[in-house]
Amino acid sequence: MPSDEDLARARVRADELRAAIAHHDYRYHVLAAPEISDAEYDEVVRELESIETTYPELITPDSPTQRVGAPPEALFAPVRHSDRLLSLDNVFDDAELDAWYDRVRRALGRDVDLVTEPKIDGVSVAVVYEGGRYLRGATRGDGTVGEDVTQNLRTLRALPARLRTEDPPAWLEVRGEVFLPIAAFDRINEDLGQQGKPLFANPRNAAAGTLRQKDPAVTARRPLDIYFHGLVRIEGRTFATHFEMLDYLRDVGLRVHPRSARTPDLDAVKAEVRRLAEDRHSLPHEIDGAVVKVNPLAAEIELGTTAKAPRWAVAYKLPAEERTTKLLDIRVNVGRTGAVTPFAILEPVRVGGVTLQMATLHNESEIARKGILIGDTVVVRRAGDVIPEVVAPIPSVRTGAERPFHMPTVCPACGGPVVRPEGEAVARCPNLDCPAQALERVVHFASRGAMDIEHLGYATAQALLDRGLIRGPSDVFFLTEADLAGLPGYKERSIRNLLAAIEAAKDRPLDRLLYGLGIRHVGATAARRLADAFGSLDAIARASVEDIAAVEGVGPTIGRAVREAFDRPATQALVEDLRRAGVRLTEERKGTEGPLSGKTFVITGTLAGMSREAAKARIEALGGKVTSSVSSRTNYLVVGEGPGSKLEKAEKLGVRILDEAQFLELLAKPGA
Ligand SMILES: NC(=O)c1ccc[n+]([C@@H]2O[C@H](COP(=O)([O-])OP(=O)(O)OC[C@H]3O[C@@H](n4cnc5c(N)ncnc54)[C@H](O)[C@@H]3O)[C@@H](O)[C@H]2O)c1
Ligand SMILES: [Zn+2]
Repeated sequence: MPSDEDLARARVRADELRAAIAHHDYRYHVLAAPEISDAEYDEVVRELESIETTYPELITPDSPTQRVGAPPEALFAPVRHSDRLLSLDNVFDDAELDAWYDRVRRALGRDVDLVTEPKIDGVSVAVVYEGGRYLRGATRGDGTVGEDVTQNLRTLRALPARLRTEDPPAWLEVRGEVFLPIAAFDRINEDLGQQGKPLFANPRNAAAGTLRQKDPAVTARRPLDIYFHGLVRIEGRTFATHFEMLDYLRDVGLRVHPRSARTPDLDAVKAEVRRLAEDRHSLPHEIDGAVVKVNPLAAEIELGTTAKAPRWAVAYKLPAEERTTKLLDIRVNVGRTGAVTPFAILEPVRVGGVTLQMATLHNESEIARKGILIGDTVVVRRAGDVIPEVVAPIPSVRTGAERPFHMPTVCPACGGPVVRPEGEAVARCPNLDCPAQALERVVHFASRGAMDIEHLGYATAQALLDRGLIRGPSDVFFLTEADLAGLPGYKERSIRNLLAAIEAAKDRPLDRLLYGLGIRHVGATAARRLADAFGSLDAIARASVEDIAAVEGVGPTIGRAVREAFDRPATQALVEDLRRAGVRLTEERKGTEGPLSGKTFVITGTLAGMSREAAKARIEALGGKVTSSVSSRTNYLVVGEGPGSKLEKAEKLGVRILDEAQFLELLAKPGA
């Protein structure tokens, strides 16, 4: 039994939470400038909900758990919706979804089929067509009364002025979600930053801010878009199911999200939610989950609504990708080309399943453009594989103790001066012997897209540099077993693996070697073009700026950078080292004569001891050929862990099959 004292404490806390929620609702719904992330806001609401569950006597009719959104501003004329526009209840995992469906089934006394739609992270609106003509559009507001945004909505190309039908309903009021494509959001924030204005925290806030512009001309310049997903009221027509209604909307020219799917049962719903989660970052707009709705409209009516949300639908929220946290400090990192790039040290924060402590800030101008100060509360974002970034500061919660960032004037790695050439965004340490650059150069040289030396990552490269075993990329080829024996964590097997990987790297294609040298402006594509055009590293090293710039798809910037690089004695010494080490410096790949000449290999599955690239290089170095599909001309199929259908095919064709051990044996004694 909770005591009176507990109750009193709960009341105080509930009041605190309600005040906080009211504040955040205003910042979010009215100003479109939230101070906390949605996930943090949801946590505050959940705390209040749990107090109200324990102490139902504390529930008030105006509690944020009982109502929708926020009342409209006086800025726009009020519009009363034909029916209440509700919010949605949330579930966060399969178990909570199961519990929701259980309640639905118990209330109905039967199973129902469902519809699963992307939950577009945008702004809810209701749009009215009277006699087939666009009459008005309004925001959701508090669900009963919204704001008249008719003029601004008119600027949306996706919103037709007339319905495409001979027989329009006298009244059609539909719910839609207005959103900004992510690309447009990035552009808008870039513009705002350039003008020194505060940035939007995310595309949703940008859409809200844009939709509620007083000047429709501003709205028109920003490509707002809309999808329709629900009915408020229609006259003279009924539908049997939600899906049928969506089809109707589509027919009369109102866009419905193409990913709206019929999902006959809960398993199908879960599969669809997984697919949406996987595709989350390939959609042009943000989604924050899926919305699951019962399909038969009779069931919808039977289930009804609570004060805040329908019982016949639920939002399945995906993990949040944004959080707010404190930016504790800004430090700099020196890259392989000497670029000095700032990054943020964050108060640790969980985003997308990992704890973030750092995020990229790109360059000094970007910090200025975003208006970020050290000590700011900032929105950080980590989406999929993308490097975590600081999206925007939240100026409204500054304390006055924040201070601007200044690029250091000396390199933190070598103590030399940092320079920022006029007109360039990036500051650099021009010292070619700078240890930070050496580390980045070696790691880049060994990276996948370059020489692909497995096992040679940051930790190993740093250890080798620290011990003076290498000073740059080419030294790697002269490492011996004895050198590696002293490295922390290196045992017999790992030493062998690393040496084998280094050996294999000697035969990489010329473009990968060139790319691996890390010459400014020479990315993988430019390297490919130069390798094709010149055929050898020596020819490239001799070429004039004009010769290089004349190559298709390569310009004078690359020409100058390449010339400059090969004019440096350090680069020339590096090339000589590579030659001495026996690294291939020419394009020629075919025609290597060797004990495996005339033999064709196919590799399937994952090899434990080497990458596929490494295996291929070893075979080619011995004169063999590697192809991607098994045919009657294939001599050997090399089979690693988890082979595909190739194994079956090879067996059928009687191709010789080698496991990894047999393959290594063949490489060691190819003549036998
Ligand atoms: N950061 C903050 O300070 C702050 C403040 C207030 C609210 N919020 C956020 O807003 C949310 C509450 O807003 P809400 O009431 O709009 O709830 P909601 O965004 O969680 O879900 C309801 C909304 O989803 C939208 N929606 C998108 N696709 C849909 C579809 N296919 N079918 C049906 N609806 C679809 C509708 O507009 C509907 O109104 C909170 O969860 C919180 O994350 C954040
Ligand atoms: Zn330096």
